[in-house]
Amino acid sequence: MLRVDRLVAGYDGGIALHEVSLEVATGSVQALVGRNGAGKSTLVHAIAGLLTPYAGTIELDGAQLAGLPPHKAARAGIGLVPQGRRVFPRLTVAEHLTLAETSARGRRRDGAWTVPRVLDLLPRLGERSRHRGDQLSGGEQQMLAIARALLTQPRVLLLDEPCEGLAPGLAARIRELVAELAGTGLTVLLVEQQLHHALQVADRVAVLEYGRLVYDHPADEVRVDLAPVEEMLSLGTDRPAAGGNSLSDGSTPAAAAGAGAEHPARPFPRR
Ligand SMILES: Nc1ncnc2c1ncn2[C@@H]1O[C@H](COP(=O)(O)OP(=O)(O)OP(=O)(O)O)[C@@H](O)[C@H]1O
Repeated sequence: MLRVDRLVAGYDGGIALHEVSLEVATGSVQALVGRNGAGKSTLVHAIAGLLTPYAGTIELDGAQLAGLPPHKAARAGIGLVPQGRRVFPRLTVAEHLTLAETSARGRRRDGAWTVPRVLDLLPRLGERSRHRGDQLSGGEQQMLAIARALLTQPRVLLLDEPCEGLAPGLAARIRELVAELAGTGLTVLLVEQQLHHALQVADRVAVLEYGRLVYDHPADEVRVDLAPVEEMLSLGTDRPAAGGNSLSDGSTPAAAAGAGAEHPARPFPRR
């Protein structure tokens, strides 16, 4: 269980997350949606140790993570697939995988991810093993970013908009992959812009609005009635939170995320 409790975080003294609390059950997929600037990446970064929170706790199976540096958060079981993939342009696929495997040496447990197991899951990476990061398509880069995170032997995978900029077919494959990974017992926090995409894979859906967690319900409830969440995500329905020292002041026009799903999406079957 990943448990975030009353987390306050931000930048240069400004607050981007206001007492956010969230519990993600082991082996489940928690979708996190919200408009641009709502604080989704900030929450992911705080969990991954890239940002030291001002207050609050982050707990994984009883171990405290808040304030740990990234390598210690990784050692504790947090795997990050960052927004934008962040693959190294000059390193080959094989070099990325070796580097990730080496960095996690000593962290092996039963059933640990190995390069052959990762390539079995993502055979395209095997075909492209001698290609450099900058020679890969967006979808291949995303698969590499996921493979790299798996090789750090995570118990929790944080995926920050993994389908951003991908063609629909590839994006669907990535969501299928997320469902497969959760089926192996991995806990997933999935940041998604599109509600109907999140619903293809999520067990629960949480909404961040101006740095506050304003909604957290089973995905099945959302599938039955999308309107409440769509309303939270749509333009012009909300306003800056009163008081506080929010960076998320809503001054920038934000794209509506998630609105417009014609049919409630169906979840992928779990293996
Ligand atoms: N490095 C930073 N320095 C200062 N402010 C930042 C920084 N990163 C994010 N912010 C601010 O913190 C708030 C939350 O941003 P964050 O990136 O977490 O939102 P998000 O929900 O992930 O948005 P998006 O969907 O656009 O990625 C915003 O007001 C943003 O401008």
